[in-house]
Amino acid sequence: MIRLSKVSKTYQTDKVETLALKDIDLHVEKSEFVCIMGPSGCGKSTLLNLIGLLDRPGSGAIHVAGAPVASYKDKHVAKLRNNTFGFIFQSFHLINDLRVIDNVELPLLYRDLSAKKRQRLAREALEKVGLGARMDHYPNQLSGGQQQRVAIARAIVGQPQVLLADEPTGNLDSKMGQEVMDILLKLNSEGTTVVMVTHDEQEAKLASRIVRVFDGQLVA
Ligand SMILES: Nc1ncnc2c1ncn2[C@@H]1O[C@H](COP(=O)(O)OP(=O)(O)OP(=O)(O)O)[C@@H](O)[C@H]1O
Repeated sequence: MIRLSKVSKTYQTDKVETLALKDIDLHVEKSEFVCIMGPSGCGKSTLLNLIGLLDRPGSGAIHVAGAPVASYKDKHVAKLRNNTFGFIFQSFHLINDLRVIDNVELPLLYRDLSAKKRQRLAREALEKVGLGARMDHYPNQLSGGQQQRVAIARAIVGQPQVLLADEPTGNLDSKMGQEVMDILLKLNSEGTTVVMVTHDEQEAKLASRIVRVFDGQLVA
């Protein structure tokens, strides 16, 4: 599904050059649930951003469903990203001035769909995460766990093949965190590939595979 070959990434700022990832070889198969773990600053978010085509590597190759991304123009990469991936972040990144259903609908605005179809898909995504009754609420009227479930609904509304989650339970207490994990596991059992960054060993044990990063490199 996703293949990284000898991928490296360096960040350049005025004074410092940071080698964030070095020679990463990683293959994520369809329908896997992969957890990425490692100490703070080791390169986990950088790795997730490269997998999700939010950033380009300095060197090496990335293939998504066989497509050689390096040779694609930015516009083509954006289309591939929007059609393939759904993103979930630690801080939910919801828009507080929009109703829950309108937040979930947002990724569909880039697709050629009628307003009616967009609303139907958003409703279905919210029902899938158990929030069918909260569609007309605003994000700040919901608990943190519910807000993260809205963010999951937004991530799945376009029916992506792959969900990328960067510490999705990091801001939640253990009960709400478990609810979010249960939803991710259910989506995975239905065929969605999941790649998740976590610091939590208990959560990682639920994954089909743990990938450990140390100092920008994968360790066995
Ligand atoms: N935009 C950037 N500009 C410069 N350096 C960066 C940038 N993003 C990340 N880095 C550096 O790259 C390295 C890897 O960062 P990254 O965020 O991928 O680590 P992480 O493992 O996700 O950390 P954490 O667990 O603390 O979130 C770090 O040394 C970080 O300071």
